[in-house]
Amino acid sequence: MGAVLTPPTIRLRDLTLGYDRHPAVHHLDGAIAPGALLAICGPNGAGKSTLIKSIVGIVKPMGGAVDFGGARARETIAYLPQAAQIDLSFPINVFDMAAMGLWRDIGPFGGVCAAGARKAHEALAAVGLTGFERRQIGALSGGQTQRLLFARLMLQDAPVILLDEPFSGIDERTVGDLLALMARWRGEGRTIVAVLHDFDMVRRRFPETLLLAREKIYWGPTEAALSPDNLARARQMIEAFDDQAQACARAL
Ligand SMILES: Nc1ncnc2c1ncn2[C@@H]1O[C@H](COP(=O)(O)OP(=O)(O)OP(=O)(O)O)[C@@H](O)[C@H]1O
Repeated sequence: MGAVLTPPTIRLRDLTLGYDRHPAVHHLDGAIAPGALLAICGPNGAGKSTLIKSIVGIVKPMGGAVDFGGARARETIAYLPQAAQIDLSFPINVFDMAAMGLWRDIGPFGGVCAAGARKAHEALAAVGLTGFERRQIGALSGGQTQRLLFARLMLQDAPVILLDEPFSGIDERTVGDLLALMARWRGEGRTIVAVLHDFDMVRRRFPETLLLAREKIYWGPTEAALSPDNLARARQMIEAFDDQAQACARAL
């Protein structure tokens, strides 16, 4: 990977997000500092993916804003969506899929130059996929697919990396390899934000956690965020929530 740009502070200002006027995340304030290693946790339906998508720019705010201090999301963020959202039937091989991470260098219609091809081979080697270059992505296992997506992220070389459930359905060895890659990214000064359900892993690896249940339950040191009281409150919030509620009474 090349030199790392300093990641911007990402500020969430009174952010309200939703679909068809039904809010999914309410009035969220907070800042993700440059170089942060932040976990986003919470029950199913808490709004974690929605929040990540709003930072990427896929979900537009119903109220408030995501602010990168002047930086452009496109040039700042690499995003790993949930595995279920990736179309594995698309006819593309492993090498070409990884090389898509170079699009910022080569543009949407450019070919991969020799230096780009070398970088793509190095990234595939770093995730243990040497020898799989010509294989169609639909013929990979779940763990191999996740390794490939990490290789593509490496090539994007972005200062901010957002990961939505990067380890679901992945075996221990692959998780270990991908965690090592994340540790390397952190050492390079990148900001990493990951949606995770494995609290033990979050406690071991992530110093900071946002516990979300449609609204912020706690944002701070992981041990405090994942206290039994906070986890119980998060569960209650989700159980009590009316999924069909319209925009809340507070002005959006
Ligand atoms: N495209 C969509 N259209 C309408 N509603 C949606 C859409 N995506 C998500 N929602 C709703 O928004 C709420 C938050 O969903 P989101 O996927 O952000 O939760 P999550 O915390 O990531 O959940 P999980 O842990 O189950 O992945 C849910 O009630 C969900 O049904």
